Amino acid sequence: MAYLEVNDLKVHFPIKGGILGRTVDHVKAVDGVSLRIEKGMTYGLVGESGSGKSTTGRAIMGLNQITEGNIILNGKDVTNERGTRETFRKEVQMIFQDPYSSLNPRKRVYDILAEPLRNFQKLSKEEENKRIHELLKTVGLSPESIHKYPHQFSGGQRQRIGIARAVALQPKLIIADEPVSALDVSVQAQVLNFMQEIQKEYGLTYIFIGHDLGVIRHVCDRIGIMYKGRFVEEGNTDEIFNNPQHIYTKRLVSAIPDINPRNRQRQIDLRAQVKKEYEESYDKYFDEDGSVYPLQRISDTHLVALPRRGE
Ligand SMILES: Nc1ncnc2c1ncn2[C@@H]1O[C@H](COP(=O)(O)OP(=O)(O)OP(=O)(O)O)[C@@H](O)[C@H]1O
Repeated sequence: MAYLEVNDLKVHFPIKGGILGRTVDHVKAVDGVSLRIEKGMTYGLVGESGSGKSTTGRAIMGLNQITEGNIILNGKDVTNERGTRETFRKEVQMIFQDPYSSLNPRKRVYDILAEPLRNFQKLSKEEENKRIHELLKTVGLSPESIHKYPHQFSGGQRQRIGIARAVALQPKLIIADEPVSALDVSVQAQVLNFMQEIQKEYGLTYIFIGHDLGVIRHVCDRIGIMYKGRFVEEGNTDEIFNNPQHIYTKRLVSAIPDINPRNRQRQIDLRAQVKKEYEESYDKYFDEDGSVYPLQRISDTHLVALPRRGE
């Protein structure tokens, strides 16, 4: 049994129009996403801006309403209790992209970290103080940090505070929505390594949302590539990076910068070749309205959105 199952998730946002503000149409932000996540693994949601990654994460977390589909956690259907039930809120936490706006600028670090504890655990003042110092130690910040405000820290340190807040209740699943995208490249590696350390220490499962394929390849065991609210391809990270099957995935993979300058020309050629292939075979990979086909299993661990034979 998988730790988390998402079955045919759909999140459609109404578009209001006309004088009376009636619903005139819907944005199909997520339109039929299914995935399975084993305990302790890191699952990546990848795709260009607007493809529906954040909405998928927010829907699992209970921050967006679900139009259709269900979410099973530990074998239990939690679709209707996400975001409300205490057990769910303790088990699943989120880390956000922007460590500048996700921390309340008017609160000191002590109160930022005390908030989840006060909401969900009845600790004495002494226990609370001890726990907050432990959390700071876990994320590598000094004890004096408790008196400071978020603006007195660097971006990387702020993200550590965000992570400390997320792990305060000892969750099992963390949905990390572009957790390093707002950070300098040099700081990104530190925060990623640190996230991997606490993953081991706490036995955490991650859903990692990102668009930087280099980062995704480094941290994820399995990935789902999103395009217009659906998966284009899904499978083990190495399998997809080494052997992408969908033309859209091939394009993404060929765009990853090769750090070795000697490979530069080869990469330019590859990109040109994939771009040509993309244009020539677009009709084979996309439906008439530009949407992708349902996923088909091509091996035990690899699914691709290709038209069924004969279509
Ligand atoms: N609350 C909302 N109301 C209406 N439309 C929304 C809402 N939230 C998201 N959308 C739309 O849903 C689509 C998917 O957005 P989403 O933020 O999930 O994409 P994303 O892949 O995470 O993009 P990014 O990388 O830019 O964050 C977009 O077209 C977006 O405009």
